[in-house]
Amino acid sequence: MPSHGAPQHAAIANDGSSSFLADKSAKVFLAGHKGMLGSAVHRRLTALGFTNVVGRTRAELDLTCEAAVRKFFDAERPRYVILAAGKVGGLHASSAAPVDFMTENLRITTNVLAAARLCGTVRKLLFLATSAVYPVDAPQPIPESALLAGPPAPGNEWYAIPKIVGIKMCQAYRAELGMDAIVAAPNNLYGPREPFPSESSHVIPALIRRFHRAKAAGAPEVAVWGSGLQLREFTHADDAADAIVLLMDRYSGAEHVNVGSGREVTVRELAEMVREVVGYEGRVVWDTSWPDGVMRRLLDSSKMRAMGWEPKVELRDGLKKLYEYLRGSVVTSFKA
Ligand SMILES: NC(=O)C1=CN([C@@H]2O[C@H](COP(=O)(O)OP(=O)(O)OC[C@H]3O[C@@H](n4cnc5c(N)ncnc54)[C@H](OP(=O)(O)O)[C@@H]3O)[C@@H](O)[C@H]2O)C=CC1
Ligand SMILES: C[C@H]1O[C@H](OP(=O)(O)OP(=O)(O)OC[C@H]2O[C@@H](n3cnc4c(=O)[nH]c(N)nc43)[C@H](O)[C@@H]2O)[C@@H](O)[C@@H](O)C1=O
Repeated sequence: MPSHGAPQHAAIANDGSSSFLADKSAKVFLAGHKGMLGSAVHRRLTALGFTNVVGRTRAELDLTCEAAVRKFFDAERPRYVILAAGKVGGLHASSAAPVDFMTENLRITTNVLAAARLCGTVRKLLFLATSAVYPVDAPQPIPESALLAGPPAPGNEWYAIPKIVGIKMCQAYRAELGMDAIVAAPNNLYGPREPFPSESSHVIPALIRRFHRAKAAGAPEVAVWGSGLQLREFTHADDAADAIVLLMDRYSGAEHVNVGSGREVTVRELAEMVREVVGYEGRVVWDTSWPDGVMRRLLDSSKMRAMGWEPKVELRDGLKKLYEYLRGSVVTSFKA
């Protein structure tokens, strides 16, 4: 509820009359619908019978452009918004381009929230944060309450701080304007995505690509970054998409919600799995000139699980499906 003062232009369409899943003909703006997570959400919404999901590629609508975003919202007047667009990349990507990571992600968040407020039709909005928002020394598994208990990992702040701002912006819109703005904070995700993997991808697509190329070239060894001892919790994008739909339907709180499978592996175990899935028979060598990043980042996802969410995709099965998908692609760079 608004805490004080009448906002000049706000008209938050939150009459509480129907749940998300009972409103399948309503217009849903799915920002980032061609991305890895956005396309998984798109598949899920389509399978559930949503008939009016609207998406725009970056070429069609650059969300960093305030005027274009306003115009789009005023024309489309969506009832629901899922904000899965953003500048995203693996460990090295954000430290290599800190200005773009900060500027683009901050602009996308402020533009979409402002336009959603001003168009007056949005009943609910979900923003995607990330586990990278947590302090580098957070307790494990990391509860939602660890947010802002300390600084994020060095090198990760360019990506993490705009995400922290996003969480706080959603809380501000809720507190002052009554907007039902909610936030999901997933851990490392993987799944099919176009365009295809590059050296700046997250670890899973990067390793599939590297092992596949080494196999095709008959290379005797493959280098993997870091010590291999670092732990990560991987969640398939399809499972994360289920969590997002559940949150859209059942959650209306100010606090963000962790989304993690609960299954941790070391990067060494991951690399071995990828090697087996790809069928590469050479050696794995550890290139410690590359950073490990945080050594551990396991989420406490009990809040999400209490809503009935249960991740279904086992890592090895998810890796096999992803490799099949990538091999079936027509992109020559992947086919090596
Ligand atoms: N991948 C992960 O491990 C995790 C992701 N997240 C969050 O989930 C969300 C989705 O991530 P993911 O699916 O992996 O990312 P992807 O990079 O796969 O997808 C992001 C999408 O956003 C679009 N986009 C980027 N910039 C703009 C822009 N200026 N205007 C319009 N569209 C834009 C991209 O379009 P285009 O390709 O045309 O640029 C792309 O479709 C992000 O907010 C990310 O921070 C959170 C935790 C973990
Ligand atoms: C949830 C959060 O996840 C991201 O953080 P990250 O966990 O560091 O992501 P990553 O996939 O790049 O690395 C995972 C681990 O894997 C190791 N590693 C080995 N070899 C390669 C390799 O070849 N490439 C990459 N990228 N990593 C490698 C690497 O050293 C690291 O220890 C954020 O960027 C952000 O996107 C986000 O939201």
